[in-house]
Amino acid sequence: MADAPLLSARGITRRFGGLAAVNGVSVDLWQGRIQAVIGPNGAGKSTLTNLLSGDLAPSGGTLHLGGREVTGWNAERIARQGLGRSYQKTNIFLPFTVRENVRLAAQAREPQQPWNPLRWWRDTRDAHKNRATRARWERAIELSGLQNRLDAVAGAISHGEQRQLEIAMTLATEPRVLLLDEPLAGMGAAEAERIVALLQRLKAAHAMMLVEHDMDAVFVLADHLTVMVNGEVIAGGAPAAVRANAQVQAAYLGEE
Ligand SMILES: Nc1ncnc2c1ncn2[C@@H]1O[C@H](COP(=O)(O)OP(=O)(O)OP(=O)(O)O)[C@@H](O)[C@H]1O
Repeated sequence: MADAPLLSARGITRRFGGLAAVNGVSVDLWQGRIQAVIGPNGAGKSTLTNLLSGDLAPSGGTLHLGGREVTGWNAERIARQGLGRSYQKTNIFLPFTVRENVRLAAQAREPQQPWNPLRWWRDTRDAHKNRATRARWERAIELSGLQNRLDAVAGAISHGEQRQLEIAMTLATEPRVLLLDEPLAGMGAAEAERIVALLQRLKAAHAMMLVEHDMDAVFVLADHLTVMVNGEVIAGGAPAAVRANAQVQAAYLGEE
């Protein structure tokens, strides 16, 4: 394991008018570890994810990514700094094939270059860039286990495969930090098992934060568990210790 977290949030806060949706939360994400965040509806889990990805600007606190302060950066800049996220609401283009979706995600990472009059140079650069992009999307498809579904239309594959595709699209930008918002939502047991195996495969090379309601998966996957209620962290630590915490049982797990 690395000797410093890849992502570190300190006292991160987001207010919506009078409501502190996330209030002074600190999170460290380490390569080779999965950090799960659980909590009842409205606890602030999605808002926290949006703060870490730059989709929302914090009202307070600091954010570091890869050793660099990125507080207040927008989502695109943070993504270029090595963060990838999946969304609860899917980003997939349903009429396109699996391959096209992942290729587009890989291309989206390319910085848009201004027109260059030195055409030979641009062609050389483009050929080089295209090879790099291709290597990225091919690797993302392989990692996510979708090699046999390359030419399938995204709208026609199963719900579980669509979630795999969404993870492949996230991986196509080669992030070191992965934020996954309910990757198991709406899945049957067999599909959930496939995604759990995928996340276990991705763990060594990434720092991961997983927001998930499926407690079986959380306890299989998580190295560290954070429990949020009303925008605040009420408990954090090894999953077994957190499960035994009376406050957590009363606030959340007891409701299951
Ligand atoms: N854009 C917004 N404007 C105003 N209030 C918001 C906004 N986004 C979230 N909230 C409020 O912030 C609180 C936390 O919401 P959030 O969606 O982060 O919770 P959550 O833990 O992700 O819930 P769920 O499990 O249902 O997704 C809620 O009270 C919600 O109504």
